[in-house]
Amino acid sequence: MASALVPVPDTSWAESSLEQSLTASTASAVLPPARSRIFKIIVIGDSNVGKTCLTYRFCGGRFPQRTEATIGVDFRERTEDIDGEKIKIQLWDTAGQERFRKSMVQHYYRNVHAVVFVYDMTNLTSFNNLPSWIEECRQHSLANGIPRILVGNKCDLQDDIEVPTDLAQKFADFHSMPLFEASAKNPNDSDHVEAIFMTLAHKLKSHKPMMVSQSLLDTNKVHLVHEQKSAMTCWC
Ligand SMILES: Nc1nc2c(ncn2[C@@H]2O[C@H](COP(=O)(O)OP(=O)(O)OP(=O)(O)O)[C@@H](O)[C@H]2O)c(=O)[nH]1
Repeated sequence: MASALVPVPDTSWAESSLEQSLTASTASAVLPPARSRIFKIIVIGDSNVGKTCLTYRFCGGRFPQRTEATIGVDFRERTEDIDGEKIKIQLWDTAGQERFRKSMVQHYYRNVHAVVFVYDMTNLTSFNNLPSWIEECRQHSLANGIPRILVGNKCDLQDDIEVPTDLAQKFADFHSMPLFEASAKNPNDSDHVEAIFMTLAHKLKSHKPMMVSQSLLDTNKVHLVHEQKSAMTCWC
């Protein structure tokens, strides 16, 4: 979906978390404060590989009828309750076209918890360009320390496949990334898209990512606390 969107953090959920924490604190001194966490996942790859459709499928629950080239970054999110904890999964859908990446600012690369590299299984060029996307991430200090996954999209177009699975798997192994082949379009594969992002969220949750809301008992404000993650190498 086209638009250069500047994400505005929605803190309403954090406020309700604060309320819960305050209620909990009066109800029982032994209960730990309610926590919520945000995971910022950046989705990157050539234009037209289906980044917008994948993020839309996960956050919007369907395949968009029509998409336009993304300008800068689009931002989608979904909140899930994972093991009793509120997890907000933010997907940052970046522009694949060079001219539209100019409006991406350094800020977008900050506090990223995971990177999803996407190629189009029916377009060998999009696969061959992956090293330049990996390099771009490296230049923005998104190196091997954070989880990275590789997604081959459009697996529904079986007759047009140009990137064989074994080739993609070798590339993924070389870069220590898990590989997923998926389709944002085919409803039968939508569970797979769901599973990819939920798996990533579970993996992030089991580590120590950014912790966002804490109950603050003596002020009415919710502070955003950014904890530095401990280095993660590979989670596959
Ligand atoms: N058959 C099929 N088509 C898809 C799939 N995902 C996306 N498409 C189509 O591929 C085209 C590009 O999809 P987008 O999601 O806009 O691609 P993008 O990577 O976000 O492109 P940029 O915004 O330019 O970076 C659109 O025509 C989609 O309908 C898929 O899983 N299967």
